[in-house]
Amino acid sequence: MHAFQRMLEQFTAPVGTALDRFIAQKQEQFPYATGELSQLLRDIALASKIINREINRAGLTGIEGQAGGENVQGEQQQKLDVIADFRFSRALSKGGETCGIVSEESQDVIDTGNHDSKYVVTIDPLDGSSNIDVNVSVGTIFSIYRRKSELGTPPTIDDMLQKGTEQVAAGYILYGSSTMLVYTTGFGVHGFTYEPSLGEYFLSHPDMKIKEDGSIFSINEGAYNSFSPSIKKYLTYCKENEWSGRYIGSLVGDFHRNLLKGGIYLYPSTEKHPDGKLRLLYECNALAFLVEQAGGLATDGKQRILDIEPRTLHQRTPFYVGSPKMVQKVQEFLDEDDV
Ligand SMILES: O=P(O)(O)OC[C@H]1O[C@](O)(COP(=O)(O)O)[C@@H](O)[C@@H]1O
Ligand SMILES: [Mg+2]
Ligand SMILES: [Mg+2]
Repeated sequence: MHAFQRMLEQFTAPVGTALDRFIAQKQEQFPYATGELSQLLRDIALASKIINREINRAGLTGIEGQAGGENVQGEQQQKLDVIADFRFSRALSKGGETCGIVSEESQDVIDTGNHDSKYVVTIDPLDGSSNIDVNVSVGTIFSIYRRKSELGTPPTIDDMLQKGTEQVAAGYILYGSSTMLVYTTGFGVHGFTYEPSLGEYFLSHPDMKIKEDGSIFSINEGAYNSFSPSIKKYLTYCKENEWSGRYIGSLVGDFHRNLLKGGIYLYPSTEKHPDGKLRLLYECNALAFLVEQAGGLATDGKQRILDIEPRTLHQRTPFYVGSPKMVQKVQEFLDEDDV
Protein backbone atom coordinates (compact mmCIF):
# COMPACT_ATOMS: atom_id res chain seq x y z
CA MET A 1 0.00 0.00 0.00
CA HIS A 2 1.35 3.44 -0.96
CA ALA A 3 2.82 5.26 2.06
CA PHE A 4 0.52 8.23 1.66
CA GLN A 5 -2.45 5.89 1.31
CA ARG A 6 -1.57 4.41 4.69
CA MET A 7 -1.19 7.89 6.17
CA LEU A 8 -4.47 8.96 4.64
CA GLU A 9 -6.26 6.04 6.25
CA GLN A 10 -4.66 6.86 9.58
CA PHE A 11 -5.51 10.53 9.53
CA THR A 12 -9.02 10.14 8.17
CA ALA A 13 -10.07 7.37 10.54
CA PRO A 14 -13.32 8.33 12.27
CA VAL A 15 -12.79 9.71 15.81
CA GLY A 16 -16.09 8.21 16.89
CA THR A 17 -19.67 9.26 17.56
CA ALA A 18 -19.70 12.55 19.40
CA LEU A 19 -22.15 12.90 22.31
CA ASP A 20 -24.07 15.68 20.55
CA ARG A 21 -24.47 13.54 17.44
CA PHE A 22 -25.54 10.52 19.50
CA ILE A 23 -28.14 12.56 21.43
CA ALA A 24 -29.50 13.94 18.13
CA GLN A 25 -29.67 10.45 16.59
CA LYS A 26 -31.54 9.14 19.66
CA GLN A 27 -33.91 12.11 19.53
CA GLU A 28 -34.83 11.26 15.92
CA GLN A 29 -36.19 7.94 17.23
CA PHE A 30 -38.94 9.90 19.05
CA PRO A 31 -41.16 11.74 16.57
CA TYR A 32 -42.61 13.93 19.31
CA ALA A 33 -39.23 14.87 20.78
CA THR A 34 -38.76 18.62 20.84
CA GLY A 35 -35.03 18.75 21.59
CA GLU A 36 -35.41 20.23 25.09
CA LEU A 37 -34.10 17.09 26.84
CA SER A 38 -31.24 16.88 24.34
CA GLN A 39 -30.31 20.48 25.09
CA LEU A 40 -30.49 19.81 28.83
CA LEU A 41 -28.07 16.87 28.47
CA ARG A 42 -25.75 19.11 26.46
CA ASP A 43 -25.90 21.75 29.22
CA ILE A 44 -24.78 19.16 31.77
CA ALA A 45 -22.00 17.94 29.46
CA LEU A 46 -20.74 21.51 28.99
CA ALA A 47 -20.57 22.24 32.72
CA SER A 48 -18.79 18.92 33.29
CA LYS A 49 -16.04 19.92 30.84
CA ILE A 50 -15.37 23.06 32.89
CA ILE A 51 -15.34 21.09 36.15
CA ASN A 52 -13.05 18.52 34.56
CA ARG A 53 -10.58 21.28 33.69
CA GLU A 54 -10.70 22.63 37.26
CA ILE A 55 -10.21 19.17 38.81
CA ASN A 56 -7.26 18.37 36.54
CA ARG A 57 -5.36 21.49 37.59
CA ALA A 58 -6.68 21.87 41.15
CA GLY A 59 -3.19 21.53 42.65
CA LEU A 60 -2.02 24.54 40.66
CA THR A 61 -4.95 26.89 41.10
CA GLY A 62 -5.45 26.70 44.84
CA ILE A 63 -8.99 25.36 44.67
CA GLU A 64 -8.15 22.36 46.80
CA GLY A 65 -9.30 22.33 50.39
CA GLN A 66 -12.34 23.43 52.35
CA ALA A 67 -14.55 26.34 51.38
CA GLY A 68 -15.13 27.19 55.03
CA GLY A 69 -18.92 26.65 55.05
CA GLU A 70 -21.26 23.72 55.72
CA ASN A 71 -23.94 22.37 53.41
CA VAL A 72 -27.51 21.47 54.42
CA GLN A 73 -26.26 18.06 55.63
CA GLY A 74 -23.86 19.71 58.08
CA GLU A 75 -20.89 18.53 56.01
CA GLN A 76 -17.83 20.71 55.50
CA GLN A 77 -17.99 21.95 51.92
CA GLN A 78 -14.92 21.62 49.73
CA LYS A 79 -14.14 24.56 47.44
CA LEU A 80 -14.84 22.27 44.45
CA ASP A 81 -18.24 21.34 45.89
CA VAL A 82 -19.18 25.02 45.78
CA ILE A 83 -17.62 25.66 42.36
CA ALA A 84 -19.23 22.59 40.80
CA ASP A 85 -22.59 23.54 42.28
CA PHE A 86 -22.26 27.03 40.82
CA ARG A 87 -21.17 25.79 37.38
CA PHE A 88 -23.94 23.22 36.98
CA SER A 89 -26.63 25.56 38.32
CA ARG A 90 -25.52 28.28 35.95
CA ALA A 91 -25.32 26.00 32.91
CA LEU A 92 -28.79 24.62 33.65
CA SER A 93 -30.27 28.08 34.27
CA LYS A 94 -28.66 29.67 31.21
CA GLY A 95 -29.50 26.62 29.06
CA GLY A 96 -33.17 27.45 29.54
CA GLU A 97 -34.48 23.86 29.68
CA THR A 98 -34.58 23.43 33.47
CA CYS A 99 -37.13 25.23 35.65
CA GLY A 100 -35.97 23.90 39.02
CA ILE A 101 -32.91 22.27 40.59
CA VAL A 102 -32.31 20.32 43.80
CA SER A 103 -28.62 20.20 44.64
CA GLU A 104 -26.74 18.52 47.48
CA GLU A 105 -25.18 21.89 48.18
CA SER A 106 -28.44 23.90 48.44
CA GLN A 107 -31.10 23.66 51.15
CA ASP A 108 -34.15 24.40 49.00
CA VAL A 109 -35.40 24.06 45.44
CA ILE A 110 -33.46 26.43 43.16
CA ASP A 111 -35.84 28.38 40.90
CA THR A 112 -33.92 29.02 37.67
CA GLY A 113 -36.57 31.43 36.37
CA ASN A 114 -37.16 29.28 33.29
CA HIS A 115 -40.84 28.83 34.16
CA ASP A 116 -41.79 27.77 30.64
CA SER A 117 -39.51 24.77 30.65
CA LYS A 118 -40.86 21.33 31.49
CA TYR A 119 -37.90 19.67 33.21
CA VAL A 120 -36.43 19.67 36.72
CA VAL A 121 -33.01 18.34 37.73
CA THR A 122 -31.65 16.81 40.92
CA ILE A 123 -27.85 16.86 41.16
CA ASP A 124 -24.85 15.91 43.28
CA PRO A 125 -22.44 18.41 41.71
CA LEU A 126 -19.31 16.83 43.18
CA ASP A 127 -19.46 13.27 44.46
CA GLY A 128 -16.64 11.81 46.52
CA SER A 129 -15.65 15.13 48.08
CA SER A 130 -13.31 13.43 50.55
CA ASN A 131 -11.15 12.35 47.60
CA ILE A 132 -10.81 15.72 45.84
CA ASP A 133 -7.50 16.75 47.43
CA VAL A 134 -5.87 13.34 47.15
CA ASN A 135 -6.19 12.96 43.38
CA VAL A 136 -8.62 10.04 43.54
CA SER A 137 -11.58 9.75 41.14
CA VAL A 138 -14.60 11.93 41.90
CA GLY A 139 -17.87 12.44 40.03
CA THR A 140 -21.13 14.24 39.36
CA ILE A 141 -24.54 12.50 39.54
CA PHE A 142 -27.79 13.80 37.99
CA SER A 143 -31.44 12.89 37.44
CA ILE A 144 -33.96 14.59 35.13
CA TYR A 145 -37.74 14.57 35.66
CA ARG A 146 -40.71 16.17 33.90
CA ARG A 147 -42.27 18.78 36.18
CA LYS A 148 -45.72 18.09 37.61
CA SER A 149 -46.69 21.73 38.16
CA GLU A 150 -48.13 23.93 35.43
CA LEU A 151 -45.92 25.46 32.75
CA GLY A 152 -45.39 29.16 33.30
CA THR A 153 -45.30 28.81 37.10
CA PRO A 154 -42.32 28.49 39.49
CA PRO A 155 -41.08 24.98 40.33
CA THR A 156 -42.61 23.35 43.40
CA ILE A 157 -41.31 20.86 45.94
CA ASP A 158 -43.74 18.29 44.46
CA ASP A 159 -41.92 18.62 41.15
CA MET A 160 -38.87 17.31 43.01
CA LEU A 161 -40.33 14.68 45.32
CA GLN A 162 -40.99 12.20 42.52
CA LYS A 163 -40.27 8.45 42.67
CA GLY A 164 -37.22 7.23 40.78
CA THR A 165 -39.51 5.44 38.33
CA GLU A 166 -40.51 8.91 37.04
CA GLN A 167 -36.97 9.78 35.86
CA VAL A 168 -36.79 10.60 32.12
CA ALA A 169 -33.00 10.52 32.18
CA ALA A 170 -30.13 10.00 34.61
CA GLY A 171 -26.37 9.78 34.54
CA TYR A 172 -23.02 10.54 36.03
CA ILE A 173 -19.68 12.00 35.06
CA LEU A 174 -16.58 10.24 36.37
CA TYR A 175 -13.49 12.45 36.64
CA GLY A 176 -10.91 9.67 36.78
CA SER A 177 -7.84 8.55 34.84
CA SER A 178 -10.08 9.41 31.91
CA THR A 179 -13.25 11.45 32.15
CA MET A 180 -16.45 9.66 31.20
CA LEU A 181 -20.11 10.60 30.93
CA VAL A 182 -22.52 7.70 31.32
CA TYR A 183 -26.28 8.18 30.91
CA THR A 184 -29.64 6.58 30.16
CA THR A 185 -32.97 7.87 28.91
CA GLY A 186 -34.58 4.49 29.53
CA PHE A 187 -33.17 2.94 26.36
CA GLY A 188 -29.96 1.38 27.56
CA VAL A 189 -26.87 2.80 29.24
CA HIS A 190 -24.25 4.50 27.08
CA GLY A 191 -20.75 5.66 28.05
CA PHE A 192 -18.73 8.44 26.45
CA THR A 193 -15.06 9.22 26.96
CA TYR A 194 -13.84 12.81 26.98
CA GLU A 195 -11.19 13.69 24.36
CA PRO A 196 -9.59 16.83 25.92
CA SER A 197 -7.70 17.87 22.80
CA LEU A 198 -11.01 18.09 20.92
CA GLY A 199 -13.08 19.17 23.95
CA GLU A 200 -15.69 16.57 23.12
CA TYR A 201 -17.17 13.34 24.49
CA PHE A 202 -17.12 10.33 22.12
CA LEU A 203 -19.08 7.09 22.38
CA SER A 204 -16.74 4.48 23.90
CA HIS A 205 -19.08 2.14 25.82
CA PRO A 206 -22.38 1.63 23.94
CA ASP A 207 -25.18 -0.30 25.61
CA MET A 208 -23.38 -1.15 28.87
CA LYS A 209 -24.54 -4.29 30.71
CA ILE A 210 -23.58 -5.36 34.22
CA LYS A 211 -22.52 -8.96 34.82
CA GLU A 212 -25.22 -11.13 36.40
CA ASP A 213 -22.82 -12.14 39.17
CA GLY A 214 -19.43 -10.94 40.42
CA SER A 215 -16.74 -11.23 43.09
CA ILE A 216 -16.16 -7.62 44.13
CA PHE A 217 -17.81 -6.08 47.19
CA SER A 218 -17.54 -2.35 48.01
CA ILE A 219 -18.29 -1.20 51.55
CA ASN A 220 -16.59 0.99 54.16
CA GLU A 221 -15.91 -1.59 56.87
CA GLY A 222 -14.79 1.15 59.22
CA ALA A 223 -18.38 1.18 60.51
CA TYR A 224 -18.40 -2.62 60.90
CA ASN A 225 -19.29 -2.58 64.60
CA SER A 226 -22.54 -0.77 63.92
CA PHE A 227 -23.63 -2.97 61.00
CA SER A 228 -26.68 -5.20 61.52
CA PRO A 229 -26.01 -8.91 62.23
CA SER A 230 -27.17 -9.83 58.69
CA ILE A 231 -24.70 -7.43 57.06
CA LYS A 232 -21.92 -8.84 59.24
CA LYS A 233 -22.96 -12.35 58.11
CA TYR A 234 -23.00 -11.23 54.48
CA LEU A 235 -19.46 -9.84 54.79
CA THR A 236 -18.31 -13.14 56.27
CA TYR A 237 -19.93 -14.85 53.28
CA CYS A 238 -18.02 -12.53 50.89
CA LYS A 239 -14.74 -13.35 52.63
CA GLU A 240 -15.43 -17.08 52.74
CA ASN A 241 -15.76 -16.80 48.95
CA GLU A 242 -12.48 -14.85 48.90
CA TRP A 243 -14.11 -12.05 46.96
CA SER A 244 -12.16 -8.81 46.50
CA GLY A 245 -12.91 -5.87 48.73
CA ARG A 246 -12.67 -2.68 46.66
CA TYR A 247 -13.69 0.73 48.07
CA ILE A 248 -12.66 4.06 46.54
CA GLY A 249 -14.88 6.15 48.78
CA SER A 250 -16.35 7.93 45.75
CA LEU A 251 -19.77 6.43 44.99
CA VAL A 252 -19.46 7.16 41.25
CA GLY A 253 -16.04 5.48 41.07
CA ASP A 254 -17.14 2.38 42.99
CA PHE A 255 -20.37 2.14 40.99
CA HIS A 256 -18.58 2.52 37.63
CA ARG A 257 -16.04 -0.21 38.42
CA ASN A 258 -18.77 -2.63 39.46
CA LEU A 259 -20.82 -1.76 36.36
CA LEU A 260 -17.87 -2.78 34.18
CA LYS A 261 -16.56 -5.75 36.18
CA GLY A 262 -19.59 -7.01 38.11
CA GLY A 263 -19.88 -6.44 41.84
CA ILE A 264 -21.95 -4.95 44.63
CA TYR A 265 -21.76 -1.61 46.46
CA LEU A 266 -23.26 -1.51 49.95
CA TYR A 267 -23.91 1.47 52.23
CA PRO A 268 -26.09 0.03 55.04
CA SER A 269 -27.55 1.95 57.93
CA THR A 270 -24.95 2.55 60.63
CA GLU A 271 -24.91 4.19 64.05
CA LYS A 272 -23.61 7.44 62.48
CA HIS A 273 -26.11 7.18 59.59
CA PRO A 274 -29.18 5.26 60.86
CA ASP A 275 -30.98 5.91 57.55
CA GLY A 276 -27.86 5.19 55.48
CA LYS A 277 -25.55 7.95 54.25
CA LEU A 278 -26.45 8.34 50.59
CA ARG A 279 -29.16 10.70 49.33
CA LEU A 280 -32.17 9.28 47.49
CA LEU A 281 -32.93 12.21 45.15
CA TYR A 282 -29.45 12.99 43.76
CA GLU A 283 -27.32 9.90 44.34
CA CYS A 284 -29.36 6.67 44.62
CA ASN A 285 -32.25 7.21 42.17
CA ALA A 286 -29.92 7.99 39.27
CA LEU A 287 -27.64 4.99 39.87
CA ALA A 288 -30.65 2.71 40.45
CA PHE A 289 -32.12 3.77 37.07
CA LEU A 290 -28.75 3.16 35.36
CA VAL A 291 -28.09 -0.20 37.00
CA GLU A 292 -31.58 -1.50 36.16
CA GLN A 293 -31.14 -0.37 32.56
CA ALA A 294 -27.85 -2.33 32.56
CA GLY A 295 -29.52 -5.47 33.94
CA GLY A 296 -28.68 -4.96 37.64
CA LEU A 297 -30.66 -4.28 40.82
CA ALA A 298 -30.83 -1.55 43.50
CA THR A 299 -32.60 -1.83 46.86
CA ASP A 300 -32.70 -0.19 50.27
CA GLY A 301 -32.88 -3.63 51.82
CA LYS A 302 -36.65 -3.60 51.93
CA GLN A 303 -37.79 -2.28 48.55
CA ARG A 304 -36.63 -1.32 45.06
CA ILE A 305 -34.94 2.09 45.28
CA LEU A 306 -36.97 3.41 42.30
CA ASP A 307 -40.26 2.64 44.12
CA ILE A 308 -39.41 4.71 47.21
CA GLU A 309 -41.85 7.61 47.64
CA PRO A 310 -39.59 10.59 48.55
CA ARG A 311 -40.61 12.63 51.62
CA THR A 312 -37.87 15.26 51.85
CA LEU A 313 -35.33 16.79 49.42
CA HIS A 314 -32.22 15.54 51.20
CA GLN A 315 -33.50 12.24 52.62
CA ARG A 316 -31.00 9.42 52.96
CA THR A 317 -31.46 5.71 52.33
CA PRO A 318 -29.52 2.47 52.83
CA PHE A 319 -28.19 1.46 49.40
CA TYR A 320 -27.36 -1.93 47.89
CA VAL A 321 -26.64 -1.81 44.16
CA GLY A 322 -24.96 -3.94 41.54
CA SER A 323 -25.00 -7.35 39.86
CA PRO A 324 -28.50 -8.87 40.21
CA LYS A 325 -27.40 -12.18 41.77
CA MET A 326 -25.26 -10.36 44.35
CA VAL A 327 -28.05 -7.93 45.33
CA GLN A 328 -30.49 -10.85 45.59
CA LYS A 329 -27.98 -12.62 47.85
CA VAL A 330 -27.55 -9.70 50.25
CA GLN A 331 -31.36 -9.38 50.27
CA GLU A 332 -31.61 -13.00 51.44
CA PHE A 333 -29.33 -12.13 54.38
CA LEU A 334 -31.24 -8.93 55.12
CA ASP A 335 -34.56 -10.80 55.09
CA GLU A 336 -33.23 -12.89 58.00
CA ASP A 337 -33.31 -9.68 60.09
CA ASP A 338 -37.08 -9.56 59.69
CA VAL A 339 -37.73 -13.19 60.71
O1 LIG B 1 -16.59 8.02 53.93
P1 LIG B 1 -17.73 7.07 53.81
O2 LIG B 1 -18.60 7.02 55.02
O3 LIG B 1 -17.30 5.71 53.39
O4 LIG B 1 -18.66 7.64 52.65
C1 LIG B 1 -18.23 7.64 51.32
C2 LIG B 1 -19.41 7.92 50.48
O5 LIG B 1 -19.86 9.24 50.73
C3 LIG B 1 -19.81 10.02 49.54
O6 LIG B 1 -18.62 10.72 49.48
C4 LIG B 1 -21.00 10.96 49.61
O7 LIG B 1 -21.05 11.80 48.53
P2 LIG B 1 -20.56 13.33 48.55
O8 LIG B 1 -19.10 13.33 48.48
O9 LIG B 1 -21.22 13.86 47.33
O10 LIG B 1 -21.10 13.98 49.79
C5 LIG B 1 -19.88 8.99 48.42
O11 LIG B 1 -19.30 9.42 47.23
C6 LIG B 1 -19.08 7.84 49.00
O12 LIG B 1 -19.44 6.61 48.46
MG1 LIG C 1 -22.27 12.16 46.60
MG1 LIG D 1 -21.43 15.74 46.62
